[in-house]
Amino acid sequence: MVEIEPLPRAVIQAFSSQFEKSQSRAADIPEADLSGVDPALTRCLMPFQRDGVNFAVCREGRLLLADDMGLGKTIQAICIAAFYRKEWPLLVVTPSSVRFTWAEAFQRWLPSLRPDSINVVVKGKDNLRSGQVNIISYDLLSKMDKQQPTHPFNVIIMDESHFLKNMKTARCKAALPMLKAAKRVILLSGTPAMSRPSELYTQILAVRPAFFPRFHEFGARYCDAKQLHWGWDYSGSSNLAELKLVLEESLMLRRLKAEVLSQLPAKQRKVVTVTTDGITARTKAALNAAAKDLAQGHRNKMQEKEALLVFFNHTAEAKLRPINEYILDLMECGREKFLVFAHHKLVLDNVTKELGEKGISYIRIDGTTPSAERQLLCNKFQFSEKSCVAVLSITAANMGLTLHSANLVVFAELFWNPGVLIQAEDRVHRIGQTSNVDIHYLVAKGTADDYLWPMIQEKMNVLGQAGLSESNLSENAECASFYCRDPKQKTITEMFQRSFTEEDEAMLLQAADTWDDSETGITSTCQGNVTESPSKKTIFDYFGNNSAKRKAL
Ligand SMILES: Nc1ncnc2c1ncn2[C@@H]1O[C@H](COP(=O)(O)OP(=O)(O)OP(=O)(O)O)[C@@H](O)[C@H]1O
Repeated sequence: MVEIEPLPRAVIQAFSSQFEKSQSRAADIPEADLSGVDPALTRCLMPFQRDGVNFAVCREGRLLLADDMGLGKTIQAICIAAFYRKEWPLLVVTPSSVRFTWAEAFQRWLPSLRPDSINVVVKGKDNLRSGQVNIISYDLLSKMDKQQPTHPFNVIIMDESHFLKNMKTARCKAALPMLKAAKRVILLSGTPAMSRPSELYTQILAVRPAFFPRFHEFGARYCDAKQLHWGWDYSGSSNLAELKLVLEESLMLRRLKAEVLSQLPAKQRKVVTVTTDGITARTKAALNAAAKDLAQGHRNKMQEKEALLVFFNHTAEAKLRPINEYILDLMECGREKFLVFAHHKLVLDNVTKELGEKGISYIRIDGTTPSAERQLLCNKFQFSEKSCVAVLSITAANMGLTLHSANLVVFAELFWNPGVLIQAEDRVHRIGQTSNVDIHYLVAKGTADDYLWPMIQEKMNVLGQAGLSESNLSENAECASFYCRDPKQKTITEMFQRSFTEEDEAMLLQAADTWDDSETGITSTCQGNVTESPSKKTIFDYFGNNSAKRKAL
């Protein structure tokens, strides 16, 4: 006897439109009217991104946008949310390390939005609803129970929505009721499920609460549920082809890089704005003093250089925590192999310590790595099948290494010479690379990065105009608002450019290598091409000696 079970309601709902019509799905999706959205955004949408917005509007603003990493889920989400702007305030929930990157993206893509209407929630006692756009991290959201609004948010973006995969977590418990009450739910994730279908359940529930109101129904059909002596086991998978059809037909849009490669630039650069909140009072004071010292002007070239290096060194210290946080978030988002470039030994040490403590495999190449070992380390990275991070010195590992089994490069620190940055990027962007590559620059406000970043852009533009750089950073990167915000900045930028000329670079690296900050008691060491450190001396001594030598020449 054959027993025939009825199809689940979700399957019938998903295909009801198809039962009625016979056209293909793509042809069913009408063009959304985006005339109410800022042209600064709509005119930049790539064709597949425009299709994504059409899909979302056709699904009445409820979807899981599961495009591959780096395909521009942010611009699409902002456009979809802006289409429903009359229903704002908007809530954006993100991993903590990218809260400020989202704020920058709103400023960039929606210039009609006043900057003071963007509210980044940083403390539990901050108001969650004081802006038109309110941005909060998952973890903080779960601590804000008391502030659960009486008026729910109508429009919600959940970035990296696989953070909700476990129903039992505090983040999920805090988010689900809000999502249930919202009219528009825009979930973003390049990896909605990393290992099993059960991880998709909460995301489906958030977008289509009526599909599988109870987990068991979903688990029985798609998770190969088995009753064991201790209860049900939902860790398996079943009916996957049907699950794929249900997802694609009614709630999820996923495009892979390979499908849209022709529309993408070969290198997709992005600026990740990190925050140095939580640094010690001493580091903060040192940063402020360095910034002030740098801004005051009327100094000779030698003192300027000293001030710049001091600021750069304190910046490294201030960025330690956000760098580690960002790397761990990337791993949680399914990025398994990538390169992390940094300049200071302090940063390289901190990253490798954290990876070691978390049991994550890594290789490290810096100025002290013998040449014979470099190739072995590269091979280990290239052929490693599990996750592996290559932690590399910007100045000592930017040339001659092939690491193209990865397609993501993270610059934990900036460097004043864009030629060196491009060379470092090209460790993955080289013959043999089959994908486009993502480059993430971590930039911290209130640090030397505020000055280094525009300087890099400016130099890059000059190279571009001379046909020496394949792309223009300021066009591609999410950073326009960084440029020239501070009226003093231009002068300082110029000063950086004047100061860090090619001929000075080796000298500067060596100076930083031997820098000893006697005031703060911090010894900061750079990993340049210089492998031997002479005995400690101050930068001033160093420059003093060199300038004397140069004069003598
Ligand atoms: N249409 C566009 N015009 C200009 N820049 C774009 C466009 N689409 C995306 N970008 C840029 O590409 C970079 C990657 O975009 P984004 O961070 O949104 O990707 P993502 O899909 O969210 O990636 P991930 O899953 O890794 O977070 C960003 O710097 C973004 O500004």
